[in-house]
Amino acid sequence: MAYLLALDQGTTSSRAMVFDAGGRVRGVAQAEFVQHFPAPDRVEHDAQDILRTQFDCAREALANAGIRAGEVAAIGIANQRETTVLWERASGRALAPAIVWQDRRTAAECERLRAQGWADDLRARTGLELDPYFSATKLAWLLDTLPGARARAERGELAFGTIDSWLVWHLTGGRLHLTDPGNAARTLLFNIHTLDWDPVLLERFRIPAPLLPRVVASSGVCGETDARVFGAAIPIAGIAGDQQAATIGQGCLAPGMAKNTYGTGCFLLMNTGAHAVASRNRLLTTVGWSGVGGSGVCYALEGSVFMGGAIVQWLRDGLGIVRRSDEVEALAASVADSGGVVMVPAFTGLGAPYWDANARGTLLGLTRGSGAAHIARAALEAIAAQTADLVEAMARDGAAPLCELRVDGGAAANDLLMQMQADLLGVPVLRPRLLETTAYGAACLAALGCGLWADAHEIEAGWRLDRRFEPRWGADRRGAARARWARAVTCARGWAGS
Ligand SMILES: Nc1ncnc2c1ncn2[C@@H]1O[C@H](COP(=O)(O)OP(=O)(O)O)[C@@H](O)[C@H]1O
Ligand SMILES: O=P(O)(O)OC[C@H](O)CO
Repeated sequence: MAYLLALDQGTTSSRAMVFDAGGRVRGVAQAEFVQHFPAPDRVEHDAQDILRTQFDCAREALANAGIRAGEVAAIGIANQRETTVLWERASGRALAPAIVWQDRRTAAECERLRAQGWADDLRARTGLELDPYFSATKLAWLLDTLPGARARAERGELAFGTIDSWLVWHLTGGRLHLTDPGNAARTLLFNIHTLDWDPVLLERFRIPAPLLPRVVASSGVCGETDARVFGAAIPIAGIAGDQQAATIGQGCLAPGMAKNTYGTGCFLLMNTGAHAVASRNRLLTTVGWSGVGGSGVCYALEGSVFMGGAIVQWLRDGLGIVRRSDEVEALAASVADSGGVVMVPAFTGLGAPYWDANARGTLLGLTRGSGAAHIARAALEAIAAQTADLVEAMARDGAAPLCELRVDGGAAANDLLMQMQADLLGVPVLRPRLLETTAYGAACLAALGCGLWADAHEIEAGWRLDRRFEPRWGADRRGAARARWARAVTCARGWAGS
């Protein structure tokens, strides 16, 4: 029997899962790691923590499955995207903590570049917004801040990578410096039409070309692990950003199909096939993947929301009104409605479709009757409302109306939130039994890439429905809720800049 090892390196935890050739889960391990917030606008990870937790989890998942590394046909990698690591090629040592996708330290630099009138050309080349979310300004910040880094980068002594590249480098004992087009497409340095690093962008962001990884297909054998890492050399046959991997794992392989992941943030991706659809409503155009089942590049329209399940973390760690994330459901369900309380969770600005780095978190409508339960309910409603913003922006972009939304991620376990989502969207929400669709997607890429699976239809065999949430609200109620949310967003916008 051949097995697949999926590495899912997420924002708050590293996960590894072993699947058998039939797509069934055989072993799982997960480890949270420390989030560093050295300043209000900064979010960092220790790059070494990422390696340690990810590789330990992989060993533990293999042990849980009761198999040896030699029985693994291939590894698939899915990773938190945009997070930026700069390391020394000679030692493999990161020169600084990884700058996480949520980090806003380059907001002023983005403003400066916007004032130079670059945003439109940048969007045309990369499909992205000029925003601190993406890697380019984070990398430039490291090169400008670390003594000698820029000169060393020009001499070819340093390597840049998103987390996939960082993992592959260390999985292969420093032999391979690779990424896939989906991850590359999140850097602001990659041209999504030529499918290569763009010399104009490298010059604009002052990024020396010797830093960059080679771009390989998302599915296909691109190398093998150093036998010392897991005890045997294992082919690496899949690489994708975690949201792209989840799109695959949800079986959204046909144009028009969409999934939403409720993790730290919320990420709604709609498959647009071989066409890079340019958004007129500030959604992102991104590469989904390449080489799946022998086909070329598949693009997606994406809406990225910075605070999803992280709002619940804040209720837990910041406000202390729940002890565990899953307690939020009972607390929110203890009241019939939010009592007029509306939360706009713009803690780190607003992502799509607003892209307002100066928006800030806002609680509106508080009265003497408001309590923890109303705030908890408003928090869940805010997650659903942000997702509705994305679906509406996709519809304004001319996408065919959604007939269903497939959901996953940690917060998708929350039945109340999923029901709110169906009510607010007016379409059924479908939750699969396996919520770890990211890891499953990574395993699918690897299975196809190493030839264990003959074609992409095998992916659907692993997707089974857990629960379908039917919308219950009429158009009037939906309209009123959406109008109230829109007024609240107006209040939150621009706050930090005023
Ligand atoms: N029952 C729940 N209700 C709401 N949010 C939840 C629930 N369980 C977990 N979460 C939230 O989901 C997030 C974790 O989801 P996960 O998919 O593991 O995230 P990531 O991949 O971003 O690390 C956390 O932010 C947590 O607060
Ligand atoms: O690790 P997650 O699930 O929070 O996903 C993070 C995204 O890839 C950021 O773009």
